[in-house]
Amino acid sequence: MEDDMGTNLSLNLIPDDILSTSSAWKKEKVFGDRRSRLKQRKELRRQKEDAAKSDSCGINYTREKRKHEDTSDNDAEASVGNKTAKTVSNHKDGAKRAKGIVISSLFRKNPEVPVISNAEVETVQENVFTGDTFKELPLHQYLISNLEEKQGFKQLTEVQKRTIPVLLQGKDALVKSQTGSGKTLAYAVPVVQFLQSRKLKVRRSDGPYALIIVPTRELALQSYDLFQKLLRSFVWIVAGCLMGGEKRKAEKSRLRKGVNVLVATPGRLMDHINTTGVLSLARVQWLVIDEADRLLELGYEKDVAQIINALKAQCPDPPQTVLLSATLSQGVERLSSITLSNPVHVNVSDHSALLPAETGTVSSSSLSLAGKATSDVESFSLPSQLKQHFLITPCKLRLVLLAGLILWKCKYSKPCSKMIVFLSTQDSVEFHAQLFAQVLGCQRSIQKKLSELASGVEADVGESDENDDEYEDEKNRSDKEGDELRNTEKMKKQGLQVFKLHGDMNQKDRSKTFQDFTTTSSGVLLCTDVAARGLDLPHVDWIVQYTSPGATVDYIHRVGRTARAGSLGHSLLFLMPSEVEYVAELNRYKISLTKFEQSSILRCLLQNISDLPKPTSSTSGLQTPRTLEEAATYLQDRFEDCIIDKKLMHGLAAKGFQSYIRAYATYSKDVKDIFKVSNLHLGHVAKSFALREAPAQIQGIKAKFSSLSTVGGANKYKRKREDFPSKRPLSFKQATLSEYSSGFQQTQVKKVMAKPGGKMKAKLKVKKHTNKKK
Ligand SMILES: Nc1ncnc2c1ncn2[C@@H]1O[C@H](COP(=O)(O)OP(=O)(O)OP(=O)(O)O)[C@@H](O)[C@H]1O
Repeated sequence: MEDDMGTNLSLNLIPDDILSTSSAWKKEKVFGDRRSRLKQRKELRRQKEDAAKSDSCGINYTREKRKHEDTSDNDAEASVGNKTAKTVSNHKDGAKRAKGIVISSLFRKNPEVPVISNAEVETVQENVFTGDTFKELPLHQYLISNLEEKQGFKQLTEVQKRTIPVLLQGKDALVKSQTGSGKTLAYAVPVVQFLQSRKLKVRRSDGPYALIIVPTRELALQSYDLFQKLLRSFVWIVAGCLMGGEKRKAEKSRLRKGVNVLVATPGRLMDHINTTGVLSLARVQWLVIDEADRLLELGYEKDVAQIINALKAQCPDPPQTVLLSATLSQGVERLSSITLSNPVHVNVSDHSALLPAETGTVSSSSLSLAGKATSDVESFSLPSQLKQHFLITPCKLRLVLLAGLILWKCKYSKPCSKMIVFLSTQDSVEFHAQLFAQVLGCQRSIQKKLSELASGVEADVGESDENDDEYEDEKNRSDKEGDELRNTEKMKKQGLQVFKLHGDMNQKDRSKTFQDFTTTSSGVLLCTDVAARGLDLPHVDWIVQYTSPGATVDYIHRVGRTARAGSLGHSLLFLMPSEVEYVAELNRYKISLTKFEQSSILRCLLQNISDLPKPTSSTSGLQTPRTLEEAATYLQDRFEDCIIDKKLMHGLAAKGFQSYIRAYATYSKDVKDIFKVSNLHLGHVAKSFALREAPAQIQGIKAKFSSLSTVGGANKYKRKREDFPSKRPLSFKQATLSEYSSGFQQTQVKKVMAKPGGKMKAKLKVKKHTNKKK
């Protein structure tokens, strides 16, 4: 390694085999002189002649009217898989190339989009509602009136109808039912019923009677919130929440006062068991493990085992235990064997009656009753009112199509939708959130004002960019309009609301995003898989998987954030031509998707093109798009304008680009053949991050960014350890920022200092506990 912070680091973090072929990348510079405008006019003429031509994606398009059209072929040479890269000839201005800036056409040199037929897939169906009411259950009348009148739950869902009576009888249960089917209430109602009906009235100082363990902080807050609502009629019973990111001291004092229903993430709970003497588990009579398979995937198995040991040591009688998830993995077998005694298996997609296990432990055959189909491939049930789509698009067009879809659904549709977009890494979320907020969001000054109002601190949009005169002018203008802008609601109506959520945000910001996105009526949440499980965000209309999840269980949980409790929902999976096999892979699990046409997104974009920011004089280009391709190019130009000359945005784009590639290299072996990193065309990936630089030069941007980190407003983005590793061996977490492969998984990292005096190489052996099919 040449330099710990230096120029070669980004190379080190991207697998060598990828970079080796990208060195042939050719360079070009943007120039906006008269000659280019003449060329552009000439292009316009040529375009008319080519009007009938259609592109590889099936869209009728005319030749692109970009001022640098003839420079566009260079990107072909960054192909990773295709090692037959050619050198670019015929370029008229070698000096400009040397600057390393490339503007490539969105519609040229794209791989062909394979035609795939929609397979007829017989899906697994589950009923959501039953027609039965809570009145039919032996529950306290206050609890019933709370559920029916205050919460508005008129009918029992299928999983509630099957689970609540079992739990009221004091049995252990292993529960599997589709996302959004009401599993939380299925365990919360019996716990509350049990606690309020105790002959010896529960006292706060008794400490916990019920432990609820969940994998994420948001889910902990959500379950805690539900218990608080249910306990309103029984005010002597107190619920509490423990989770990472909160102050331990405050939690300790809450525990000292007494908490009867304790909702916790496993790490933090174990922490308190070890360090908070006042926390006694002696009275615990309920243990609920929600999203059991995710807890195991995240590597919490040890914590959960320790909690169970602590319970064994402190409780005279083993607590009644419930394990729940929409998907139950093989790992749950181990967990259930140590936690459940004579469990009842509630599998809602299995239409046979409830099946008690034959023995106290759960054998693999009995586990199959709880989740595994009898065939060697598991099948999953998804809400029937969920419409699932996939979009096959060349890599270069991904950014524009994502933005176009967000605008279409969250801004131009009436009523506007709420959308969640899943991305693979935290850096990618950071970049896209900033980019969309700046280019598509509220007027930037409004966005800034909004976030100031929301957080009470200076917002960071464009903050440190000394070149952003336009922004400063706009800010000054709008500051003068002060009074009007202070009306938050009015401001919100003026633009697209962009939210972000990932595991590297502090707890305050995470909770705030969660709250804001819960209450907003429209907008887009960009997030990592931290939001994929269990979260019940109301009225989400669209789930977009901008990067594929890989494991089918993750696909299930992501799309499960919409179409909840019988409501309608849509999902869209972005795939590149090399990834189309993934549709067949999902079909194998009885998941059926229909094709979505990119032309419909571009059409909406073209219709609303006047709403997009105009090119500035310094970035002159296509002025009035008239075709779908021109509209796409126009928007891509606005994104690239937003990156170029702006160090902060450059840095975010470069980090997003690098982390995307690193995350791409970590797909599990089950789908590795589909998501091959060697299929990635680095030049096209760079384009999808609005970068004009050649991939090999993106490290340069990163170096600039690192120097920025100590200056003024850019402090917020100061270096993270994983981005600038020292000579210490890379941990898995350092080597990949993917939330999806978050480092909690059992992973072997083999680090070698490769060539003497050369680069540091991280060889990852990623062993994923994902959906094993065979
Ligand atoms: N009986 C009911 N009638 C109407 N709505 C209900 C009922 N029970 C639960 N809900 C609502 O359904 C939504 C989903 O519930 P919940 O979050 O418990 O689902 P889940 O099965 O745990 O989903 P996931 O597997 O994604 O965690 C919530 O908004 C909840 O308020």
